[in-house]
Amino acid sequence: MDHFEFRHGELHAEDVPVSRIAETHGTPLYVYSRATLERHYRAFDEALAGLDHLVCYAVKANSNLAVLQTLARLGAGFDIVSGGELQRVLRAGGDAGKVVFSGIGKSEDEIRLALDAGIYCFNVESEYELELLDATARLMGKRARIAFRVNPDVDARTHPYISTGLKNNKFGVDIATAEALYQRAAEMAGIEIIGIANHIGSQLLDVSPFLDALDRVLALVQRLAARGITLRHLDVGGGLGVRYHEEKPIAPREWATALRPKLDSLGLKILTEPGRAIAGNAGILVTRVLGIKGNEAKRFAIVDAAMNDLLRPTLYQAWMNIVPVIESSDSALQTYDVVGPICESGDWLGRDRELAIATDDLLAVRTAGAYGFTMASNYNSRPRAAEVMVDGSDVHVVRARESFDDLVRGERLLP
Ligand SMILES: Cc1ncc(COP(=O)(O)O)c(C=O)c1O
Ligand SMILES: N[C@@H](CCCC[NH3+])C(=O)O
Repeated sequence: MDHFEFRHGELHAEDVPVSRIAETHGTPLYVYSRATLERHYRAFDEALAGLDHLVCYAVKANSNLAVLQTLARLGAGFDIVSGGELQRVLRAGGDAGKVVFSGIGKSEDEIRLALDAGIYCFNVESEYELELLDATARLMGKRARIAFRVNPDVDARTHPYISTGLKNNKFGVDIATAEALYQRAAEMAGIEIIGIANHIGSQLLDVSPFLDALDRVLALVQRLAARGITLRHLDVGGGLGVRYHEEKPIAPREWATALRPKLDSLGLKILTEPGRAIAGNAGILVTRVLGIKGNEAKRFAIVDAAMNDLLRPTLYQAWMNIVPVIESSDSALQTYDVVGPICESGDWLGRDRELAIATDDLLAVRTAGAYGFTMASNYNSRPRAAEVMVDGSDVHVVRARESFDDLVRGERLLP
């Protein structure tokens, strides 16, 4: 469910016609809906009601300050993977005491920043990280609260680039060696063990991998208890999919109903780290058709958004829905490859799409709120798009479009 709907043949973001937003703020443009973000956060929060729990939004999905601020105001926690993401959470008014820090390559600087801020928990992903964390915390006269992110070796049945819980993925500590690591951690002066975490992948469409992973993690929790290592929380990760095309995503309530029989009587606080399921449908990318050209084999709609604005289609061969912002009957329905201006044949947003469009028309790529702007780059020296947040009938610019000057800022010519 989202708040981008067609009314009178025109796509609206909440109460505002998207064409009006594009006329005012230009394209390419990311448009977010505050109401959708709030609805999706609440769906997770309510699905876990009655359990001591914390929904830690995965910042990597969409790290715009206004997005984080919206969620922080609802009491969200945050799952971060870098010092930069921590900075964003703090800047947006997020509570460091509700932050978990995942990631396989945390630097000493990032660890210091997080210890200084007093984050809730480090999700430790290797033995060397444990040692670095212990040493850094002791030097700072602190104790780092940790959970190990274990890799349960479960097939999440998703795109290989976004599967994270298999033995051949780089993430987490091998579940078979985790017990010994917990034992080591228990003996470290700079470490306080508080939890256990797992996250098996993204865009999951089936609950069974979640359940398989949970069973393996719970067996480990019991083995740890038998060694006298008791935990305060269990972090079940994120990964719930969204509907881009014909997928049938699992609703947070359905997911929670499946997991809760295993969680309800554990006596542990339950953390979850959803990203895409909160932000995905809360955003669209609006782009304008610059021109149309073709040959006997292909017809191309060249648009002003490109793979630097939205990488998912070319990186994962992801199908993302592309719709005209105004449904027009003037143009004939034709098959197009929707491509951007970048000098790469892989620069496409959609291939073989049936669209009734003409030059200057506006198109919207739907479900672009997650892993859209956060994966944008300046490739081909293209300024990154602006981002706006719609709130009812208000439109707030929450990140200005980059200028050509912005592109060379910080660079220096040789003397
Ligand atoms: C550790 C961790 N937590 C949470 C997420 C969020 O995943 P998603 O956006 O699929 O919910 C990811 C990304 O897959 C992740 O790596
Ligand atoms: N960027 C990916 C998801 C990455 C998940 C991060 N662990 C996507 O767009 O689908």
